[in-house]
Amino acid sequence: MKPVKIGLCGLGTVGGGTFNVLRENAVEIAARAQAPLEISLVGARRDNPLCDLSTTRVTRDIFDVARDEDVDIVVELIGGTTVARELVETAIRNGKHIVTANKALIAEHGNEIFALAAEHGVAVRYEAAVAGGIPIIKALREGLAGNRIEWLAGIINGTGNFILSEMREHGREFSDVLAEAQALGYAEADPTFDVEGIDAAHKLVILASLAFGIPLQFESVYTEGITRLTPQDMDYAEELGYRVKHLGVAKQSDAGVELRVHPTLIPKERLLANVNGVKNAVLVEGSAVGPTLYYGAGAGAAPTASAVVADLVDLARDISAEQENRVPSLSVTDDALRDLPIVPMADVVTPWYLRIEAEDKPGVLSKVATILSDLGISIEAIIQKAPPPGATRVPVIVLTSHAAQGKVDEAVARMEALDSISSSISRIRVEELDG
Ligand SMILES: NC(=O)c1ccc[n+]([C@@H]2O[C@H](COP(=O)([O-])OP(=O)(O)OC[C@H]3O[C@@H](n4cnc5c(N)ncnc54)[C@H](O)[C@@H]3O)[C@@H](O)[C@H]2O)c1
Ligand SMILES: N[C@@H](CCO)C(=O)O
Ligand code: NA
Repeated sequence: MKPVKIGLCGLGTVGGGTFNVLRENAVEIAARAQAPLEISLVGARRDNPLCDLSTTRVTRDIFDVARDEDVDIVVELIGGTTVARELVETAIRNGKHIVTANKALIAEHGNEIFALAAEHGVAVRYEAAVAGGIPIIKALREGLAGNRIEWLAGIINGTGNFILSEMREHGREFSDVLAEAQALGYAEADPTFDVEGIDAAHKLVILASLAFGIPLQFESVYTEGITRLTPQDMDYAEELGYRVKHLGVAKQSDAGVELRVHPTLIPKERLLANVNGVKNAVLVEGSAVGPTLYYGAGAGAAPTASAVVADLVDLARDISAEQENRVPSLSVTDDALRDLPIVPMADVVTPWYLRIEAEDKPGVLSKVATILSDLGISIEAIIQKAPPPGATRVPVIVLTSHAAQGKVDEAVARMEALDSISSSISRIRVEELDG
């Protein structure tokens, strides 16, 4: 059997993991790919002590890989959107197929990259870009192809979920857990991408495109990270029967598509509420199948390599097929993509958790209730805590029924304008996730 020749660019966490998984599982991989997958050339700034490169050709210039005559598939694992984009486009122009783990690149430049690949008759695969080792791209693109996807909701950033889990379970400091996630190779080169929700937004936009057949539109995602969550809010949520998780949510309705990434209260008994550490999970509601859940490691060397190698096996099988006989990059061909409106956040309806710091005197609760009821927002639950020692204000926690964000914004502005209420009401959306 003629080997399929791979050019590996980047030998960091994921590149090193991919190199080793290809070596360690070579027999199984060759049987499945119906050809040996041979690492023909590695492009890396420096060697990785975890990889034995003694029998491998290595170049310090990754563009050598994109142009190498011997290479069939270029694997881009350097990250970022500038050099990585140039590398991928150069490789495509040289007739190479592409495998990448780079969600920023696909989310921000995927439309152009897929078009260029189609023009040159090559394929681009990116399973590792979303939810690490979980085969969620393949599930949406192929396994669920018979469904209209109604909505999906996922914990899609391993670093953020690791931080929230450690804070809740062990009372650890945010910065301390983030440093550990970086040391373990989970975090992005710029970890603000993880904690400010940007990485999750990159992933959500990819999932939404596959689910709804719409072009990639990263700029349309509402993005909120986990940096403003407080241990108090996590504790009060628990008391009310919820857990705080950072979710990416995409929903399709008559009004259009909701694309949003933010912290969320989830009922404690839901499976997603119990996904901890670096694990990711994506819940997908299909019209025919109902809810399905995909769970596994969302980051790390070997789990991410598992997804990169799966793409390589798929491509090895597909390599001799004509472009039109391959699975399209975004599940449907370009001309079948739909132009659906994005629902403005002011119109997005969810229940809300509000933490209001109020003066401990009569009449304040009734003012809160009046403001909410004037705007047609009902109260599902309300708890008033004892004031912390020495504090002049008491936390009042309100759970509302379903309310549009625009109404809640107005209610919060009216409450914050009162002298008896402090000017920073904490608010978190609630997702019941009853699929
Ligand atoms: N770490 C994870 O768990 C994980 C999971 C899924 C996806 N990803 C994605 O995989 C990609 C790689 O992430 P990583 O965690 O392996 O990063 P990393 O920093 O560990 O590795 C990147 C490597 O690329 C090399 N590199 C960068 N620019 C280069 C250049 N111009 N020439 C040669 N080498 C260059 C760096 O020296 C480094 O060794 C990113 O797109 C990331 O978003 C990472
Ligand atoms: N930094 C990412 C890597 C996986 O995409 C995460 O923590 O989820
Ligand atoms: Na994946």
